[in-house]
Amino acid sequence: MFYEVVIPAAGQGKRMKAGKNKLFIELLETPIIVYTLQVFDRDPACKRIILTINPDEATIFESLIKQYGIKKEIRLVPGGKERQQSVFNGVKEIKEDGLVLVHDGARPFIDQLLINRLTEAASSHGGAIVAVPVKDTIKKVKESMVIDTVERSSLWAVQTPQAFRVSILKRAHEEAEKAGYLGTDDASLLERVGQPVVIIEGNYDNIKITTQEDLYFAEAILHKKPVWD
Ligand SMILES: Nc1ccn([C@@H]2O[C@H](COP(=O)(O)OP(=O)(O)OP(=O)(O)O)[C@@H](O)[C@H]2O)c(=O)n1
Ligand SMILES: C[C@](O)(CO)[C@H](O)COP(=O)(O)O
Repeated sequence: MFYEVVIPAAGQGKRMKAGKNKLFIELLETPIIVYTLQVFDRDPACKRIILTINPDEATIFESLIKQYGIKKEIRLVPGGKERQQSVFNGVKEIKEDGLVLVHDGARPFIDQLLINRLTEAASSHGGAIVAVPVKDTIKKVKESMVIDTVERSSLWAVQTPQAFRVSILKRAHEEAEKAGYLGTDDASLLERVGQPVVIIEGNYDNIKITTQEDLYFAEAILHKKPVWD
């Protein structure tokens, strides 16, 4: 199933506290964003990569693309203040009403087979997202006091990629922008306009590199060998 991918990469990495865009941090001597780009560069179903960036970092992205020999067509688009605006800027670049994947630049460990399952699901349902069942007990808390324990059996931790029919995602972003709604993922924008979103069970190692300890987990994932097959 052919698709175009929007990769938001215009964040500042405030929680990482590295003093620079965390996507340029190296894991085993390769920048995080390069791992992410390589997955889509190698996927024959990916027609084009739309990378939303901070224009001040354009020369860094351009030189990484050259240095690591990324061959796929890549369009660099200015990002926005929030992730949602960066994604919307990228989606506006797509003219055909095919499939679009949205995938965080900060999730370098996405699995190719999962992308195939996700695009198939999105072509039948309009929206499909990767998620894993929550393993911890989740509590609602106010001013350090527990208010409630949320029933875990229906909780899923949502990741990217998220795949959509382009026209559905565009409309959901337009409606959200009109209403001043900011979601933490793109599927939430479909949910608020009543569009179905199906879950595809993913992998716990598809982490988003957010804080400093994630760098240790990421290197462990890069070194991992299956214990049981
Ligand atoms: N205005 C923004 C904010 C985020 N992102 C991208 O969205 C992805 C997920 O965001 P997050 O992990 O929150 O990254 P940052 O915004 O960089 O981190 P922080 O919130 O800690 O500043 C990242 O690939 C990030 O570059 C973006 O394109 N535009
Ligand atoms: C979209 C996302 O990856 C789903 O887990 C995540 O919400 C994006 O990161 P943020 O930290 O919420 O901006």
